[in-house]
Amino acid sequence: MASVKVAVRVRPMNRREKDLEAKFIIQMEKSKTTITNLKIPEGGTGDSGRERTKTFTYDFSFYSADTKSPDYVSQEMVFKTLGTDVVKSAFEGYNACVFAYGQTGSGKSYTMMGDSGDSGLIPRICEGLFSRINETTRWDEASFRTEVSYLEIYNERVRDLLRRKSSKTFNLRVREHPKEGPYVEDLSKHLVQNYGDVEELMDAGNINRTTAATGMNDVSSRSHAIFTIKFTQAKFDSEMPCETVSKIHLVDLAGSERADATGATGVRLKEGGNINKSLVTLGNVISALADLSQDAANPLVKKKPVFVPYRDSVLTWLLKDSLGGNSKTIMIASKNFKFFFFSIQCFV
Ligand SMILES: Nc1ncnc2c1ncn2[C@@H]1O[C@H](COP(=O)(O)OP(=O)(O)OP(=O)(O)O)[C@@H](O)[C@H]1O
Repeated sequence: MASVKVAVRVRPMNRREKDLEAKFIIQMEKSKTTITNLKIPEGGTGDSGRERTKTFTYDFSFYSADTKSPDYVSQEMVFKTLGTDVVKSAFEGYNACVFAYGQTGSGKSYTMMGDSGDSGLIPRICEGLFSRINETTRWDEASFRTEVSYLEIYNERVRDLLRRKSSKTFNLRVREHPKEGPYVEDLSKHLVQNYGDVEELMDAGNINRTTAATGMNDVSSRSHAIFTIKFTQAKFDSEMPCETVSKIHLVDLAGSERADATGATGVRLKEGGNINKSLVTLGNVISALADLSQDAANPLVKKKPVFVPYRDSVLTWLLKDSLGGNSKTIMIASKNFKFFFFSIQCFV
């Protein structure tokens, strides 16, 4: 698995979009996604020479807008394309991180968690992990310890979604261990033995997540949620005992909405400000990391110092180890229908 992969997914039209008579403006072919700006006439150009269509190439373009289409990409296909690699990487000792990024209502939570009838990447990755653990332990090749934690970052504050009633759950502190990197002080960690244990925790955490109705989604997640699996393998390598620890962060980011599009005011507007601030920091961190990797690829070019602003948001600080270093990262950008042109956000 390459160290960073980017996928984009388009969901079916919802009632609101149908009522607004929204037009379908996205075409997908293999890894290419084309967006049409309907404001620009066919054969013409828009302001400052903008073209009517723009094509972007990603590692994967998932067409999930119409279940009847032969190109339809199901939850299972998304897992087979992206999730199986995450499981494989964890067994190979890599950290892995999957982000879902997109505007509110574009399908991030559906891709990550899914719904009751059709589970998303997080449950499928956990199931895949346990089915491989069961296979390996059957042959006595290794022993495993799996721990789960689940938190949300709401208005730049960390909250434990798997709280025990007696413990402190709000406003937990992020600290940095000299060897193990950033961590959340007092975050509860739960030892799990099988997929059923994980499912129980996931359901409990999802109930605790901060959601609200916005102008664009009736059940909008107002926080970034990070579901983390810490996976330790103990085995014998050339008759010597060894232990590998990998972390999988599965991140459902809060919606990257524009205030004018959602009509947000008051509390929702403040939330939106904090959400967008941390998403901008995420973009800045990724672009600084891209500059660093370009510098590394061109050793003869004079390097300017690159500062990676991990500490500018709680999200990037906590995921520091998963954004750079020994980690495989997947970014899934979700798209919703629009009847005007908008730019695709791409993190490579
Ligand atoms: N691929 C899909 N197929 C079918 N329905 C989908 C798909 N993606 C999203 N939906 C539906 O669209 C609605 C909005 O999706 P979802 O809640 O996942 O958006 P979101 O991006 O997480 O929004 P927010 O940032 O506001 O939490 C939900 O009702 C969901 O079931």
